[in-house]
Amino acid sequence: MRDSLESEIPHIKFKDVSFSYPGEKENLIFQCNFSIKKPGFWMVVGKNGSGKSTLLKLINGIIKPQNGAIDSNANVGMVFQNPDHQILMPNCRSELLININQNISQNEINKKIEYVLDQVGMTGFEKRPVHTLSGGQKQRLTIACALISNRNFILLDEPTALLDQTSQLKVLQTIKNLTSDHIKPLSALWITHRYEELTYADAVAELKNGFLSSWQEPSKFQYN
Ligand SMILES: Nc1ncnc2c1ncn2[C@@H]1O[C@H](COP(=O)(O)OP(=O)(O)OP(=O)(O)O)[C@@H](O)[C@H]1O
Repeated sequence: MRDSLESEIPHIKFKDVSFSYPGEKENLIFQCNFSIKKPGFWMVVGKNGSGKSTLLKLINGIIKPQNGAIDSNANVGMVFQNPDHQILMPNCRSELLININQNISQNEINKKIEYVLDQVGMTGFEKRPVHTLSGGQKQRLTIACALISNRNFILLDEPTALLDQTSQLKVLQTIKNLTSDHIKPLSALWITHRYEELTYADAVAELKNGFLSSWQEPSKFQYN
């Protein structure tokens, strides 16, 4: 099952990437260089409006840079701040089903559903109506959807912003477990404002003045 979820190590590389929205004179992202070459829990911080969500949109190809190049072999999935904006179906199974983009047998589908629910700590939730889930469970369901759709790189845009502390810690721990799996670790790029979340990261960088700082260990990172 693990092998069918991913077959090669994903990477992302920005080379002198610049981007501005139409009508804007100044580049929001300016000559930005960074790379993520191995699985792990990568976190980006930055002030409101610094371009963090824009950076994720560049990575997943929703928008294209005016200058520079983005090299990536990652199969990226997106987890948004508010799971209610992302979940479409009435229960966990049906939501997972619409995210399976392969032609596979019923038996394989059932195995995959069981596997991804287990990965996010929601074993036995298959038949649960979405409206009975807590905020943290909904957010973990969106992560399960990203996994079942064969993503090997998950982009998370402030996924704990609407959650209480208990749910926040569960979602953080879910990503920590998936990114530190010994056999098939996931790659995750997590945007946050919450300083206390940085301790979960393998590496942290700040987006400032259109540029991403170099990656640092959380214990050495200083937020300017
Ligand atoms: N589609 C768009 N067209 C024009 N301007 C945009 C568009 N999307 C975002 N912007 C502007 O780009 C700037 C950066 O937005 P972005 O959402 O990337 O920042 P952010 O760092 O994620 O902010 P926050 O922390 O508040 O979520 C903001 O000034 C925003 O108004």
